[in-house]
Amino acid sequence: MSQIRKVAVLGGGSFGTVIANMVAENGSDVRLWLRDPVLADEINQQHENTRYLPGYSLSRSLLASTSLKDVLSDVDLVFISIPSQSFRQVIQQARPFLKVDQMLVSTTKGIEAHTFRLMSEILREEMPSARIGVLSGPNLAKEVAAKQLTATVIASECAELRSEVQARLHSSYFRVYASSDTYGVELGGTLKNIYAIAAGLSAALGMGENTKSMLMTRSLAEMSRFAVSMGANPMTFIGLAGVGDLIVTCMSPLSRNYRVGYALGEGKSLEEAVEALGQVAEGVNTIKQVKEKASEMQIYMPLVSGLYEVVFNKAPIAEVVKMLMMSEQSTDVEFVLPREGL
Ligand SMILES: NC(=O)C1=CN([C@@H]2O[C@H](COP(=O)(O)OP(=O)(O)OC[C@H]3O[C@@H](n4cnc5c(N)ncnc54)[C@H](OP(=O)(O)O)[C@@H]3O)[C@@H](O)[C@H]2O)C=CC1
Ligand SMILES: O=C(CO)COP(=O)(O)O
Repeated sequence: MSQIRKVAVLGGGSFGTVIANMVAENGSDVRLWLRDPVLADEINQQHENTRYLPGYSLSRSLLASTSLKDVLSDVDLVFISIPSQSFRQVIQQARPFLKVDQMLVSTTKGIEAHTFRLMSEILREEMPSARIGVLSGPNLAKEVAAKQLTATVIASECAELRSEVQARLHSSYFRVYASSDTYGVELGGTLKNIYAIAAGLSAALGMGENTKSMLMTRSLAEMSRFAVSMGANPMTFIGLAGVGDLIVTCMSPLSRNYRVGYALGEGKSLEEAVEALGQVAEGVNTIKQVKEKASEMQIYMPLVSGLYEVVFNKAPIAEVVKMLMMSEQSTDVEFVLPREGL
């Protein structure tokens, strides 16, 4: 049994709360940091997070606090579940209370605007001697909270960190698989949010099952193509953090990214769709970041380009779909028949 005495989770949204609750139910001492004192009191007294996980009771041993100093004092393992746009700022706030070789695990599936940094890269820049990991996979927070059978991936170059995360989170309903491909696992969780928006859009437009299957499969091809160009291992994309997360997010209305796409398909504006959600949908920002990076690196990403036109330039969906369907015939699996081999 490991020697870890204390775990901290930064971010009291849907996923941070679920992670903290699983650690608490496994018997570890866990503190959850959030910035809303009313919600912190509610978690401590009513054992519920009514803002993000209404109706799910939380472990009585889960302690919430708005004090970073208290939450991080003497901890060994820290999970960070803060949306990408505030991630660096929160790490900078937390840094004075962290050990130099702290174990830090990001659960955030996004890209920092303007820098194209993934969260593990931000952690490396801000905490160069820390031991860093990424948790990602098909993990809809509400299903985990409901104890639906679930699996995830912990990716890190540090074997001790991988084992500690497995020990803290593994239970009869939650399996934690290990990987050393931090970048690939993180990229998979991040990129699939783009395609979940496209899937929600196509569902709202009443497209058929063939269409959904084509969309998901071509999304995987596009994700892998991008990942390979960025230096990631394409094999990671056949695992839980790649195709696994793509499937769940493209199929479930519990996904916030899917819901944004669905609202757009119903004719709502992007602003209306995001406001109605009231939670983070990382894919909206990710479309922009990936579109720019793909143009810069000349990576062929027709779905990202088409979705960008629909979401940000209000291009008529029917015209974008026609353009995608009528574009040059392509190859199925590029690693079998390269694009040039057409
Ligand atoms: N929900 C899910 O099913 C899953 C989510 N993820 C990923 O986890 C990350 C977090 O998502 P999730 O928990 O769902 O998001 P939510 O939108 O549910 O919650 C976001 C949380 O971050 C807090 N927050 C935002 N900015 C700051 C800040 N500057 N300082 C302090 N706290 C801040 C919010 O606080 P406040 O309420 O005060 O605004 C809130 O507690 C995302 O990248 C997401 O992709 C990963 C797997 C599954
Ligand atoms: O990443 C998720 C499931 O694995 C959650 O997706 P959303 O952020 O779209 O809700």
